[in-house]
Amino acid sequence: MPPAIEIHDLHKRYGDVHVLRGINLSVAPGEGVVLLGANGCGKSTLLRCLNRLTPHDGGTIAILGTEISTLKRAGLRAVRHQVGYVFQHFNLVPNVSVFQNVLFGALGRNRHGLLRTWSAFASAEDRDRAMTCLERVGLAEKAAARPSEISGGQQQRVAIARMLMQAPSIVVADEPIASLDPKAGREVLELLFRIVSEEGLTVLCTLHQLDLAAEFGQRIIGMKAGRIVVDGAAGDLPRADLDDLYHGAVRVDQPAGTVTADLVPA
Ligand SMILES: Nc1ncnc2c1ncn2[C@@H]1O[C@H](COP(=O)(O)OP(=O)(O)OP(=O)(O)O)[C@@H](O)[C@H]1O
Repeated sequence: MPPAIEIHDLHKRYGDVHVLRGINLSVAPGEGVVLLGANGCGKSTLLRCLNRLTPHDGGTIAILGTEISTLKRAGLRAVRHQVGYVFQHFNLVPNVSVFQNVLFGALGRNRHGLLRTWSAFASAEDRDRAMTCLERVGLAEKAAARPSEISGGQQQRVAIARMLMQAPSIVVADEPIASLDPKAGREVLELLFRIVSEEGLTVLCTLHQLDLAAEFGQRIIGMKAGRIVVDGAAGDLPRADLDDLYHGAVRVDQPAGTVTADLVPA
């Protein structure tokens, strides 16, 4: 079986800012990886390159053995179907129900696109699946609610149900608990990592809490100024190596020689 994610010498620039500076990374199917790094070190850019939401400038990215740089529309759609995203701000559609938001997860799978993901036109199978996904995240009773009528933690659980509906092989979670209080954040992480483990999915999740990274990640990858500088089993990495990710020249848009205020998260 090919690696879930295989990256060689990846580079990305925004104008003069060299954001990704030669990333090499291989993630095995089923691996649970937490990505750490200070604000502005390039984490989100790396995650967005994985399905060409952001096109890269150099190097290669293979998703489940498929090199994505040269894919045409149908091939790219197939890869995007394999990679489910969970975002910091949930990205739910505000004016429709929670149930409808979960149904939208089937968008990439339906030949008839958007129309067949509207509740009134969806197949009985998709409607049943959407309800099962909501049950998996403990929110079946909120199916008819609008996103604004439920808490932030519940909204993120809906986003996880939508991701489940998509049925991806790889889950990319970009600071999924950054908008939540500590209790809701922990509950969301427990749910996300439990579901990922039950489904045998690969996960790449950015966090800012070192303790949670060590608790939930099997493997921790640390980035600093556009490069991977830490990579190891969660239990084996010295705390000092993780703390160091937040000290000194961490940002990619920082002129050489300047030093940011040290920022060590909890
Ligand atoms: N679309 C864009 N256009 C121009 N510059 C961008 C764009 N996206 C990101 N950048 C810049 O790239 C650099 C890295 O940003 P990125 O969001 O990847 O970092 P990050 O580690 O995810 O930070 P954070 O934790 O704050 O989200 C920053 O200087 C940012 O301003």
